[in-house]
Amino acid sequence: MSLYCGTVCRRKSFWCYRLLSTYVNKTRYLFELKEDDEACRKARQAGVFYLFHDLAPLLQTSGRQYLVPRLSRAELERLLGKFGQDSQRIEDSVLIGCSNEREAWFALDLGLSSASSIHKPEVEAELGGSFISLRRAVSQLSSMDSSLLFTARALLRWHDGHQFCSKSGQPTKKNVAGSKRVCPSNNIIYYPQMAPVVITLVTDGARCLLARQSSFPKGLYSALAGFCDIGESVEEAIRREVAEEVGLEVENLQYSTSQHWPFPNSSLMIACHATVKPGQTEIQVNLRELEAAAWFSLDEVAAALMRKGSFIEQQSDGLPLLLPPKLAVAHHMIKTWVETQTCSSLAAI
Ligand SMILES: NC(=O)c1ccc[n+]([C@@H]2O[C@H](COP(=O)([O-])OP(=O)(O)OC[C@H]3O[C@@H](n4cnc5c(N)ncnc54)[C@H](O)[C@@H]3O)[C@@H](O)[C@H]2O)c1
Ligand SMILES: [Mg+2]
Repeated sequence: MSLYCGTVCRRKSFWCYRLLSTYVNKTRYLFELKEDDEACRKARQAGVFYLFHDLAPLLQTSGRQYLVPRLSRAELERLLGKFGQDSQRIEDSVLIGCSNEREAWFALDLGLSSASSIHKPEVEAELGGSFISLRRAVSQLSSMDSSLLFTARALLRWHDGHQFCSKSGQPTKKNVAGSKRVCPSNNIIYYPQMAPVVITLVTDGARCLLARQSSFPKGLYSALAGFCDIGESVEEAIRREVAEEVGLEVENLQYSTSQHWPFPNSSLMIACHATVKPGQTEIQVNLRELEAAAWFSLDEVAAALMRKGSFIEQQSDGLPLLLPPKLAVAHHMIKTWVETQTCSSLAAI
């Protein structure tokens, strides 16, 4: 049973953790660490650290998968000392989560601050791993690790780009957890930002519409995506993006799921399915946004979903269509569409 005992237990800590479910307990603990600098500093003493260098996480290879090493506070201090860095550097770390047992997890970038950047190859040799671009590594990470590293990358990047107040020009100061920055001269608080992006899988009943940008790897097609404009609802953004990119009008919008996507900046991907208006299937590609767009049959998409291995391996097997990696929300939407189509065609037999 999960109970919240409110103000009665708000003495030493914010909440009486004993009575809460594991999930609520964890959530409340993270909330406390974000709000209370002293509690977060204490948690950081006993916490563990994920290391980055210029936003690339430290990873270790294990077969076809990547493992994500973590350092204890003592190990991190030893490492910093070995490379002539003060343990003060740990102040730059940001809180990215915690375990069920309330072990706090932090991320620290050793490469972003050019004044005190640590030489990458030496750290890699010392720790027996490599700093690998998260985008490149994403298909070889577990979903738990990738979600944690997505958060870490987004937060570290946001802090790096918000060192100064945009009104006063003065340096801003991060709170201990890194959940905000404050300008000491005017008390403006800056919170980490994400841009809402709509991503839509359009169908005409039998086929789905996929598109590619010239920057995509050869053969890769994805669902239509676009940033929401100021003042738009999700529905309006979907209709506009589809019209802008492929010249079609959509209806029957259905929310599917959402995902935080850290490349290149933090986006909140809001995934929806939609159908074209009856009789309207002729695509007119906006070449300023896309290189190509096309309708794909269930068989073509199902065959592409079955393909295994990295992009490079898939490109060499000669089939024309490549789909986004499993961790991308576009992959999830395409898979859901294939499953729904397959079920409805089986039901029709
Ligand atoms: N996770 C996934 O499955 C998945 C799939 C497709 C796209 N995406 C992501 O969705 C995002 C948007 O897709 P898109 O590139 O097709 O968008 P888009 O169609 O809106 O085109 C991008 C252009 O929009 C403009 N723009 C407007 N607001 C912007 C903002 N806040 N930030 C950056 N540019 C802005 C810029 O001119 C930019 O060149 C990309 O960052 C991409 O990485 C994720
Ligand atoms: Mg787009």
